[in-house]
Amino acid sequence: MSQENVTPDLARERSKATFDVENLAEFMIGGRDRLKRKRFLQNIAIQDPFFKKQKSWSFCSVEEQYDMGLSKSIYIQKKLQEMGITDMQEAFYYRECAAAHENSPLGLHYAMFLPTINKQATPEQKKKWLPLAENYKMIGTYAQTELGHGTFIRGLETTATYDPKTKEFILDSPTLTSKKYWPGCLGKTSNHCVVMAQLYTQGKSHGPHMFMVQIRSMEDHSVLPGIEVGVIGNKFGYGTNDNGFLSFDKLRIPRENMLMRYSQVHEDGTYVKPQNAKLAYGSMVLIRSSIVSDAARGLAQACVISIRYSAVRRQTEAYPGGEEPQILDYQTQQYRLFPLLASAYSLQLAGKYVFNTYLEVNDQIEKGNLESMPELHALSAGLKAFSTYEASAGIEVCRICCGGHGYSQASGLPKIYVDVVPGCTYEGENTVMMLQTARYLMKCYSRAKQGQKLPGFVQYIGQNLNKKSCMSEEVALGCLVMAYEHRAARLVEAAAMRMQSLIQGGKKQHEAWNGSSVQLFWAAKAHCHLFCVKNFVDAIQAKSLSSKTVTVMKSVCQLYGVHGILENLGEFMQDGFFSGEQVGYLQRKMLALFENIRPNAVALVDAFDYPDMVLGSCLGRYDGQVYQALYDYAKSAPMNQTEIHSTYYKHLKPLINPETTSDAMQFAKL
Ligand SMILES: CCCCCCCCCCCCCCCCCC(=O)SCCNC(=O)CCNC(=O)[C@H](O)C(C)(C)COP(=O)(O)OP(=O)(O)OC[C@H]1O[C@@H](n2cnc3c(N)ncnc32)[C@H](O)[C@@H]1OP(=O)(O)O
Ligand SMILES: Cc1cc2nc3c(=O)[nH]c(=O)nc-3n(C[C@H](O)[C@H](O)[C@H](O)COP(=O)(O)OP(=O)(O)OC[C@H]3O[C@@H](n4cnc5c(N)ncnc54)[C@H](O)[C@@H]3O)c2cc1C
Repeated sequence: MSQENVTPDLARERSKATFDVENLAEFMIGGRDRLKRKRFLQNIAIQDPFFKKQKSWSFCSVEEQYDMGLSKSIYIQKKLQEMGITDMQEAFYYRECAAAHENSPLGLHYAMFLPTINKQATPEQKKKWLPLAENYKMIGTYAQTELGHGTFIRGLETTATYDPKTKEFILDSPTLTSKKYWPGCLGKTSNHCVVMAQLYTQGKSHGPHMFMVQIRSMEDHSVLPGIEVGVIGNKFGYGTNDNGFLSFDKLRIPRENMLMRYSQVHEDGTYVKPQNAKLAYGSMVLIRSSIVSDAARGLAQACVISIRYSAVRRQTEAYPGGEEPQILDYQTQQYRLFPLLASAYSLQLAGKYVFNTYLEVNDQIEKGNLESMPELHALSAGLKAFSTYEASAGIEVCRICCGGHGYSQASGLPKIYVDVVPGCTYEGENTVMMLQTARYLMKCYSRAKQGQKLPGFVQYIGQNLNKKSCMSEEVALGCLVMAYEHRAARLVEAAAMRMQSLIQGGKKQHEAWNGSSVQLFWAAKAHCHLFCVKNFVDAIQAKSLSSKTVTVMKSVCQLYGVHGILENLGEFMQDGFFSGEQVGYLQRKMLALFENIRPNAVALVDAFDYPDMVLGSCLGRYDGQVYQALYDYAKSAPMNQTEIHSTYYKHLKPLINPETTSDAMQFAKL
């Protein structure tokens, strides 16, 4: 990044760093070559006049955002083709920069539609659909959620009834609540979608299955007979995406349009069930595994913005007549920002782990070995929920830490927030996902009690709980991990005990589950937190990190662990695991870590390696010229392009000069 024009404050911050930013940046992305490649691809986007001439997203209406989103997405696809880029990760680097936090109206096409065809279709179906979908003749999405049901997939009401006479399925939306509602890219963009519908054949219901449905003409984009489709209207964010509704009026589609890799309906209507019914949920598992990194990136970018700004912003003379300190020197600012910085690192590392696990398990599934599906489901569901909660809450804190300017779209923070926060809901509402993880933990608990060996990341379950913490003034990483293991093991056991006592007291299984669900949620959250701490500790042992980088990252990792304990102290102390004295060690350590991390704070956010175009922020600029940028942003506002705004003639003039009148005054009978 260019050192030109960097403010003295940021230049000084960078010169104080005790480690090599490049070393950490390379580690986080997965090597020097990858970092170089990412920079190369992002620089192409940065230099491209097409992106330079785009109107600022924040000055666009929702309809303009969709228009711009589509135009950019198509341009991006063409450029990727032109550059011969087929690797998903490389495409992501380019997209991340070219349309940062502008959810693409083609996003579901490549994130879910193509992967669903790839994973759920037969070889013949792939041969037919993939070339069309890869060349954007078929543009598709994933239509599962309905007005009445999102979480409870088995409760979906859209039906697909097989008619052996014509060898067709009849798709129908029999009720208001059965209309598909929310799928991204559906309202105006897609001409096809994968529809999740209840399969009926030979008079029997077989649960939700996937069907390829054409909804618009591939010639003129007109809506096909038997289909009603549109957008759902404005949302909290996602203006660039045409989330839609869709319903079917006894629409007939060929038998071959059922995605039949794992389950089939023969011509005579005979149903062949899959090896495991949850194979049909595979596309959701893929996205859940990707969302962890996505949320982590959002939090990391918010930290870059807020920490750089805090190093430039000065406020309040420290003593009468004294210099106004950089706001980053206030301990309370560090207390809010540094744990989030640590969290951003931890979640990025967890995201890498879960995605790699997805790839490994997926490889096994391809070979017909489904053994690890439950672990992957528990890991991806829980971490998706944990990461999106942490990131969303953290981005908001970063915004607040920027004071008034944080509230402006110029900060870039609202754009990041509205892009990350729906991750708490889509791909499985977070509480529901945590409870899926808890369900798995309960099984592990009973297996542990029967003396069975558990997989690596749950081996702590069922351990002896009569231990005391080994924590000393030094706050060793091993003692931190032990504390998190103890807390998770205790909360898993407490939830299991609660379930057991409710059942023994006469409650039915489902009543006992609901009556224990708060504790189950606590247990799953503690489990995910433990995972993030342990994975962080393991990751910083990497050989590619220099000793100076390890020293700094050890502090960041310690802070992640210490802060997490202090924020959840009740759960760590309830059974006397920590003494009051040990809590004192942790509190002192946290404050010491703030001082430790302070000289490296800017370097630590630089190591995330986000160019200004990705951040889209006047406050988070690499050069720190925040005031000029804010002023330029204000001057570029469309409302500043005329001296007198049209509303003066409509509203103000009649108020100031009573000879004329306005609509509002007529209504008010003034
Ligand atoms: C590399 C670059 C990448 C670039 C891309 C990166 C981009 C990232 C960002 C992405 C942006 C994406 C845009 C937004 C997309 C949103 C799309 C959607 O929301 S789409 C809509 C998303 N909608 C949702 O997510 C809906 C959420 N709801 C659900 O998933 C389900 O209804 C359920 C899981 C809650 C229950 O399911 P139900 O059928 O009622 O099951 P039961 O309760 O009866 O449990 C039976 C047994 O099954 C087990 N099991 C369950 N699942 C799985 C699994 N997957 N596997 C294995 N096992 C599983 C379960 O554990 C249990 O085991 P056991 O205990 O018996 O042994
Ligand atoms: C931006 C965005 C994009 C989306 N894109 C798509 C898409 O492309 N395709 C698609 O099919 N869908 C999409 N969705 C829909 C999304 O997947 C669902 O909204 C999500 O799965 C949650 O389901 P729901 O809306 O039915 O929530 P609900 O289940 O109604 O949740 C409401 C509340 O009830 C609670 N709750 C529900 N069930 C339980 C339970 N069993 N135990 C405890 N608490 C429970 C939840 O915790 C939550 O607090 C999108 C949604 C959004 C916001």
